[in-house]
Amino acid sequence: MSSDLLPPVLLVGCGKMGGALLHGWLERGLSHAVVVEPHKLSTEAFAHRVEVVPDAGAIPHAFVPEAVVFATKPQQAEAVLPSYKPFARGGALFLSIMAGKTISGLDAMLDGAAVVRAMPNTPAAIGQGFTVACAGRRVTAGQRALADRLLAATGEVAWVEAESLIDPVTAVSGGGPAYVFLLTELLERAAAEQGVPPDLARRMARATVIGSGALLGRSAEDAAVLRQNVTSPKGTTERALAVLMAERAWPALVPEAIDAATKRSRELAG
Ligand SMILES: NC(=O)C1=CN([C@@H]2O[C@H](COP(=O)(O)OP(=O)(O)OC[C@H]3O[C@@H](n4cnc5c(N)ncnc54)[C@H](O)[C@@H]3O)[C@@H](O)[C@H]2O)C=CC1
Ligand SMILES: O=C(O)[C@@H]1CCC=N1
Repeated sequence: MSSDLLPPVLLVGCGKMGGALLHGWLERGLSHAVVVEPHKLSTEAFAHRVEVVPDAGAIPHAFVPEAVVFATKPQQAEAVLPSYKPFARGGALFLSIMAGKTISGLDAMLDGAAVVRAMPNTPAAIGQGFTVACAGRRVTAGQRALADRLLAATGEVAWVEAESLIDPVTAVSGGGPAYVFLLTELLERAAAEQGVPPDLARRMARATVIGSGALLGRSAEDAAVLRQNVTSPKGTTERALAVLMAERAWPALVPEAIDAATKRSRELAG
């Protein structure tokens, strides 16, 4: 077995985000994974590359994961987590990606285990994710390095000391892909409303978002400069931006949306 492979992982919940992480790990090279997932996996390819079991009781006794990753809904945490307490005895790290669920709350459900709370996003599936993580006080340097390795296998990772930052992180980078996809949908719809044939509207909207993201990724310029580069004085973009950047439009709506999501993350703690 190559030492480059990621260590054995037990993934609890393989829906959209758990599936995205698993996809990223498999692409990167994973030694062994067991997935606890009561429903049929949406991506058939996984089923041939990992061991899927319907509940904690069906995990093979010989399987010793180095990390147990919780990717079920936050509302299910209390019902699901306690079954995994025994893995703490083997020194496993518990890594939660559940929105809102605090380290102290997770600690209580797991009887004081080593917990890392992280907030990834779905581009993790193609190695282009962004995760912000926070380590609980029982996490050893080795366990933190393991969490970093797993998360870095799916994209960029940042660590914060203040756990409270994970709530706005959830709102911005956790949910962020949804806002970009919404913009894509709206551009496509607006183009079609202007008479652009639906196929072309779809291609145009997608290519514009993909190309802009790639340009942003390769450029050292601020986003504001890249925006200004498109905006000719007295031109067409200027007219559109006058609508979008009006006081009550995006400059008010984006912070309001992020505030609503941040508050929801805090509510989910309870
Ligand atoms: N979807 C996203 O972009 C992101 C989601 N998250 C977090 O990831 C978690 C999962 O979210 P999604 O993947 O969107 O939801 P999802 O509903 O797609 O996935 C949850 C999965 O858990 C499974 N499940 C239900 N009961 C279970 C049990 N007892 N044991 C094991 N698995 C069980 C479900 O069958 C489902 O496949 C949430 O806590 C969410 O806050 C975090 C970052 C981004
Ligand atoms: O919407 C949610 O609650 C999760 C957390 C961030 C993205 N999806």
